[in-house]
Amino acid sequence: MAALLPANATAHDRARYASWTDKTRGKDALSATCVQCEDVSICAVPTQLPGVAIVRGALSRDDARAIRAWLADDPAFDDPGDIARTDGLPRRQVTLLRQVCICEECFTAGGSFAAYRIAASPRHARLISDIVMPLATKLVVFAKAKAQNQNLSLWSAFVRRYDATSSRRAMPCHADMSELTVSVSLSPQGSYQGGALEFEGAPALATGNLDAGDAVVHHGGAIHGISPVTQGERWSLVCFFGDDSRGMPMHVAEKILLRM
Ligand SMILES: O=C(O)CCC(=O)C(=O)O
Ligand SMILES: [Fe+2]
Repeated sequence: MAALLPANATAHDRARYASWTDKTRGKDALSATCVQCEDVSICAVPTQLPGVAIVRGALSRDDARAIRAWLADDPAFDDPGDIARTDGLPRRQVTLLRQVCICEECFTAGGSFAAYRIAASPRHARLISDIVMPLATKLVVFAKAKAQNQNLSLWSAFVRRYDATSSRRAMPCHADMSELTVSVSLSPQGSYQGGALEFEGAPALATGNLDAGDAVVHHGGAIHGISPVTQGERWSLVCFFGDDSRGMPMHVAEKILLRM
């Protein structure tokens, strides 16, 4: 664990990171409450083992570069929001698309969802129409087959930027508010260190092996997180696919039922 943390990691970083990297403690450790911020991880009850797949070249390298260029100076990236609620999330992120329910119940189930903001604007319209939607059209076919669910559609898409110098370099372990997630790497291979997309049960899967445009596809209930970026910056385009006929993702619904 220590090897993945930068020397300047705060005690808070260490506590959060320890809570999800200590795999010897099993799943209970993942639902531990952080002693400092009292935030409870949203990943308490995983219902499926992660099914993880890699799609090479989901996006062209030019498109990946275009997204970075479009958003590099986006003011939304610089707004840290409510720090108490964005704990663990990368400091810089832009939500491009958001169609999921944010009623009180879903919101509570989603936990750190509060950190997400709708940033879609005319500035982003071209990015959405030229890149995100064609990509989603392509990926949804794959997503339907992978999830064995024909009702999937793109629910939200956001661009994340983690950087070694930011106060938020990592993402703690969590499950997604999706049935299926596609996380597209936007950074060229070797342009950053750390920043591995890790799954419980498959910790060796590192995004360091991915080039810009390569995607990782996984079940939304799979427990995963991003280890701290220790050098450079890591960009990703994350697409959440959900089931319109069902609303709340299955793994979240199961989690709520189990708590009752
Ligand atoms: O940045 C990534 O590749 C994945 C981030 C993630 O897990 C999420 O946004 O839910
Ligand atoms: Fe995630």
